[in-house]
Amino acid sequence: MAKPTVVLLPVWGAGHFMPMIEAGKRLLRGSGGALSVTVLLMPAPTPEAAVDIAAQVKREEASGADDISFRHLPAVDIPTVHTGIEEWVSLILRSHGPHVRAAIAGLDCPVAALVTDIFCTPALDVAAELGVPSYVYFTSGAVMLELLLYSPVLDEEVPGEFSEMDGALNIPGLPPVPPSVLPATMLHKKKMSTYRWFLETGRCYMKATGFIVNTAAELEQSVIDAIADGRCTRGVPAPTVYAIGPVIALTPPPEQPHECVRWLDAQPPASVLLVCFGSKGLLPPPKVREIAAALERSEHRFLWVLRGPPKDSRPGQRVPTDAMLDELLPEGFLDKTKGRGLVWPTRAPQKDILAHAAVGGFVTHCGWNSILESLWFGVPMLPWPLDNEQHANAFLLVSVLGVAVPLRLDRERDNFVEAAELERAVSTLLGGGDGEAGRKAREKAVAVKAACRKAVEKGGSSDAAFQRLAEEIRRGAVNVPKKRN
Ligand SMILES: O=c1ccn([C@@H]2O[C@H](COP(=O)(O)OP(=O)(O)O[C@H]3O[C@H](CO)[C@@H](O)[C@H](O)[C@H]3O)[C@@H](O)[C@H]2O)c(=O)[nH]1
Repeated sequence: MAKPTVVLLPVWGAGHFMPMIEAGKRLLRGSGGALSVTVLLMPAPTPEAAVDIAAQVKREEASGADDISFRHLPAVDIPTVHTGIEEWVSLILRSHGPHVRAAIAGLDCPVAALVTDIFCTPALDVAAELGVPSYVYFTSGAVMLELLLYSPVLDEEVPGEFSEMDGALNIPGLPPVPPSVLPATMLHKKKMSTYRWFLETGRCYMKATGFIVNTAAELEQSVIDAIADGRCTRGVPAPTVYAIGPVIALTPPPEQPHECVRWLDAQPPASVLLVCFGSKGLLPPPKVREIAAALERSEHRFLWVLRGPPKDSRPGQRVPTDAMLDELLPEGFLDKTKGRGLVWPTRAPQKDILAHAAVGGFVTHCGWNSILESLWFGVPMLPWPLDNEQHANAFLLVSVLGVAVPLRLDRERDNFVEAAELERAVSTLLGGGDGEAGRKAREKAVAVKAACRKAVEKGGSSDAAFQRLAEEIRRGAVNVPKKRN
């Protein structure tokens, strides 16, 4: 009989798709050949994303992992008016529910589990209907998971708007939390559909069999405990948390090192500041100007992945041309910083860069994958969060883990940071400014790197959680009745 399969339902996006595929591959390896993986591909939101997805799928198929197969879900009418990725995905999924159900029921092997992306909550109902164990694969950290689960409680405890609240919030397992670090959707007006979506997602999560979280107990133990003992769900035990991370797709460096890596080879150890704002890090010109001014004045070495202004401001132009770089950057910037700075105008191999001994600090938008990669290589951070749960992630880095130097930003002004503030923080982080704060962050980053690596080693906390999960999934395989197709 065909081996039981784990069905993955990822959403598109660099921070979501690849981490879930990587987790699926680990489940495959961990099952010792007892399982296969079936990835259900939702239609891409844009033609660009469709090309990216096709390339990723081709790469995975070419890598020869026979036990992973990809199936495209049929296209549905993509709504053109929506309030963001959350609503888009839930609209798509609602129309897709029957296709997901049909795809699972049509499999000619037992189904061990349905693992969905954090946004795919309607799929939890499909799993329940088919009697299949369901897991949410959490591509962010346990703090975000806790905020989602705790949001219905917080909503009742705080009668007004979070955006207008003074003081700090008491969130189990965390030091007092300033409301300004809540995820963007929680700061929306309570009557808005996005805010209601957030609360509803937290409630839906309670239907899952478990949460597979890309974190390690060593990073978020107190939060994981608060979820496990029901402190954030009014005493009702939440689904089990499996902290199996850091899950990072590491590939051997290419034979021909990337130009950025070659440039780093010529720099002294721990001397370079990496500035990179993730897969969607397209910054508007005023922010670019502040960064340039800070980098020019700070006199530190830097590698700046500058991916141009937001798409809307220049339709069709995502990669800046030389002319655009000249226009974006202050006059003479490239000449003045020649030798100590490299501006890279398109996607860069961030992991290979963070792995390089010359990198001493990272200005990051605090996407969870970037954070894990930085921790994995022991690089201290300057958090410049922009959106989603990134402010809460920054709070974890500064106030819980101590691996980052705080950067004062103005959330009211679209997370604006003044050049002088960035310059101060850079010199603190790389040395030369407030020596003590920078030294502490650097030391902590080294300690957390060791903890992360230990967690995934045989017998480590994440390895043990992964073994428990793999065993539970193996035991959970069910034959989905065809008549429910
Ligand atoms: O030039 C670049 C830019 C990015 N990356 C990689 O792209 C990924 C980016 O992932 P992440 O840091 O998580 O950023 P986003 O793609 O912006 O992440 C989305 O998904 C994350 C996980 O759910 C959330 O934490 C974020 O808020 C959300 O924006 C990382 O692996 C980076 O190494 C590169 O390799 N080169």
